[in-house]
Amino acid sequence: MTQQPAEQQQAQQADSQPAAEQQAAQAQPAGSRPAEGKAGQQQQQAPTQQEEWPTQQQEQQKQQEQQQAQQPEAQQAPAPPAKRGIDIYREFQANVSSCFNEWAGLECLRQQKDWTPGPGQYRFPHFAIIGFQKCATTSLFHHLAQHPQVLHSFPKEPEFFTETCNFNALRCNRSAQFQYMRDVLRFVDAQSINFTAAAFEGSTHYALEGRWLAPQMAHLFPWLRMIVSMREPISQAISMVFHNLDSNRNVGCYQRGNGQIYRCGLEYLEDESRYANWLKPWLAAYPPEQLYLFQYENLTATENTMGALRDLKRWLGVAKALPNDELPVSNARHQTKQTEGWPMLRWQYWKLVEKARRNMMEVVEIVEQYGYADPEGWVKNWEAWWQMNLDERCGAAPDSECMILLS
Ligand SMILES: Nc1ncnc2c1ncn2[C@@H]1O[C@H](COP(=O)(O)OS(=O)(=O)O)[C@@H](OP(=O)(O)O)[C@H]1O
Repeated sequence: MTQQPAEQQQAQQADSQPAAEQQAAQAQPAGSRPAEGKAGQQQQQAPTQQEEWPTQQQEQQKQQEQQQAQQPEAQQAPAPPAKRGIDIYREFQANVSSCFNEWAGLECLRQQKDWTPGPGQYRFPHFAIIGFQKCATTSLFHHLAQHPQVLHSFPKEPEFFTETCNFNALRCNRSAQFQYMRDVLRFVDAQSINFTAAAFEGSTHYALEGRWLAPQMAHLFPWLRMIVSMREPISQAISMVFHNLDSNRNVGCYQRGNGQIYRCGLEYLEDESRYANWLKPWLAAYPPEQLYLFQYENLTATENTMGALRDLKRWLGVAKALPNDELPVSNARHQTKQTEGWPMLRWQYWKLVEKARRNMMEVVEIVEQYGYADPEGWVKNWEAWWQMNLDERCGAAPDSECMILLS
């Protein structure tokens, strides 16, 4: 047997929660506990085992006592013996394993909603990074993939529900469903460790497809936790265009704008970078505590990364200090290419800022309503970025040149 490093064992003992999945599902209301990240970016938290969660046995015993108290003495039947943690663990393992065949499909996995994971077990899959594109999702994927209590998909972005199933996951053919379980989500690997790792995938197109996809996924995986990263909208829009141009894709807005980024900025800000519109169907299909919304700029600012990552891992129900506190830089362009910035006129940037500000206020309303983060901190981060570009990267006159930097 391989020996775990002492630090890893310690962190797992301290942080991994028995029935981590169960506990996570009962996340406390926002503000109930201070988060570790920057004060301005707090997220809902699930308490650790050592804090206020009763153990499974305590909960069962309490339920039995309550039932007995409600019955007249004569009718009281002897209570069945409470299930031990190890029995729940084995039962969950056996039940989930029964879904691993070509005929069972994802509907079989759906039954997990009625099955209780044992100590340290997670439902399969446990979570997904669903968006948005160009918001450091690859870096986050790689960070989480190294975690000993996490099992990453192959590939990062299978786009199973969108591309493989052709927009109808519920009718997707059985062999494709089986392949998704086996090859993408790595069922056999999860089973070999008795479902004690949180399986996930990271298809960033899912976020944009919530209108049809969210109800289907909520039907199949109602327990699923979803991670959503959002970047300052002008930067996200330009980064998307940059990405498409680099991949030799035909970027219509770029052609229409005669090779100027301004036109694309306008079009994206009305569509893909209007995050709130895309979030609403997810919030309609899933309880808000199953979504984790955060700001890219908070995650990627060096001084906040450790806290932001720990908050997220705590919410996922995995040891927060593992595998480390570092976010790699994956899939990067803006630090190495076009470092001189993107040319446009001041009035044009100002117009983009107005649209981006509207998009921001729509997001902030959601952030505030569901207590995902501190709305003021959110506004401050993006406003500061716009101001920096206006003050330091543009001339003063409305038609003076700017060289816009991405966040
Ligand atoms: N740690 C860290 N710090 C700062 N910025 C970071 C970091 N990790 C990723 N990034 C930036 O995130 C952009 C890539 O995002 P994604 O991986 O989500 O892109 S993709 O949608 O999967 O293609 C990409 O942005 P652009 O450079 O503008 O393209 C990366 O530079």
